[in-house]
Amino acid sequence: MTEKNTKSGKILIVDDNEDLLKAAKIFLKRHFALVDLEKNPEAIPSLINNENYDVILLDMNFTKDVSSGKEGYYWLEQILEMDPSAVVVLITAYGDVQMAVKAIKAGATDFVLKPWENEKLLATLYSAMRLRESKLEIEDLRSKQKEINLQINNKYDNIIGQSPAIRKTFETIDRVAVTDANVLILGENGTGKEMVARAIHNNSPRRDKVFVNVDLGSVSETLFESELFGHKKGAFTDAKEDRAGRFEIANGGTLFLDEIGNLSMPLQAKLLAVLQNRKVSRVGSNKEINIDIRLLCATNMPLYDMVKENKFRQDLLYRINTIEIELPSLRNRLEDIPLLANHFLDHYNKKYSKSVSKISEGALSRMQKHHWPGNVRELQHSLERAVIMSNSQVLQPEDFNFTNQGQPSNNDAENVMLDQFKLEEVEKILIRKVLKKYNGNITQAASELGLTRSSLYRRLEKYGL
Ligand SMILES: Nc1ncnc2c1ncn2[C@@H]1O[C@H](COP(=O)(O)OP(=O)(O)OP(=O)(O)O)[C@@H](O)[C@H]1O
Repeated sequence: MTEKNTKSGKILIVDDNEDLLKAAKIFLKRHFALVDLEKNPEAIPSLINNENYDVILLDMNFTKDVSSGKEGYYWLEQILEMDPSAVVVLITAYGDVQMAVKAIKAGATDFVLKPWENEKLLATLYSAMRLRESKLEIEDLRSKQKEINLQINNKYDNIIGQSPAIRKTFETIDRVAVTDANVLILGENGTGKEMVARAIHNNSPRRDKVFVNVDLGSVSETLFESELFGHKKGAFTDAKEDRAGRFEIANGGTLFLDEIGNLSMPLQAKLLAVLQNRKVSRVGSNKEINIDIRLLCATNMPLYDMVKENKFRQDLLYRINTIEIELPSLRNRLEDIPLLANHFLDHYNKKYSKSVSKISEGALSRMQKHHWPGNVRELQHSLERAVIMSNSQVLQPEDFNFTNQGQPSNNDAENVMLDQFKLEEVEKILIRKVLKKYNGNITQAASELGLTRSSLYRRLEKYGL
């Protein structure tokens, strides 16, 4: 093995044999930046406190004529307790191999047999150092993840609202977060489903673990398995290297499957199988990996209607909906609009270094008449645009670009919508017409439309009719 040009690595050797210590130091200091020697294991804690060792070479027995290895185990435990990322290589005598194997199970990295060949010792120490580097990297990533989680956690405080409807949501979050139950979050686009999913994670016992978000709406049919379950190198043309899927990455943490209503029937079956077995195998591999995840799902689609129409599997629905949270649309909590609007005003004032001081009463009341098909996201964007564009201190109705989207009030508007062939718009127009025909009688309107009362109600709510 070639000697490194710039020496790195800090090694501590703890052994009661002075000759061995001296010989090791002479050889190892040619290869490592620091080689500390210690005869007395009692000194280990203060040494570890004062120096950041990459590898600790530790003897198994320190008392004369004792060969039980108990002391080695004891000190191994102490070291790992002080630094869970410590890399400890045990020094064992020939014949102690069984003992060393046991020690590896207890957390040691490797062992070297006495008397050792220098080159072999060096190879063991180099690979131990690489392990130390990875361990430190993982530790660093973990602490960053914690920090990110903490920052996102503040988002929980940022779920703005005081209306009874949103308070009910807060209560449900509080109640379900501490459990490990699967949660299905329903609600129109932009109502805050992802925010709620993060809030559940950040208030759960898994808060220090990962939160993995998968937008199923954007995962293509062909890449679904590879994305979610991972793949082995060579499993298909583009599989250039082994890759973990989202399930594996989320292990120990929370997996948030957004837009679950967009999944085709064959993919629903694949997802269900994994959720049932709690095991995944990477594409191209037979090895099964146990999965421990907390599952959160969200959709803006009417899953119950889709089950009736055979577009969504009932068994999958029952697996994901242990607890259900239905987020109110913005038009159903108009009283929250001033609060939300002022929150976004502050946010964008800061972001764009502007000093718009308030939103006029006129603008707020205009906002409360708007239909908000894009819900809070639309409100947020309206405020962003208004803050950027406004020259005045007070935002006026003209600063907002309100369209009457979703509220055609005359035949011309209806025809325009019909000409655009937008199914949702057509549905809205149809429902409005039938309701008018039956003077708002839901039973008669539902029967004419071929819907159950509850699915008509759901649509009325969805479209804010
Ligand atoms: N109650 C709320 N308070 C503050 N901001 C909110 C609230 N609800 C939503 N938002 C903001 O609105 C935007 C959309 O939120 P989010 O992505 O959570 O909605 P969603 O329901 O998951 O949307 P989609 O269905 O389109 O995926 C985000 O920028 C979020 O910060």
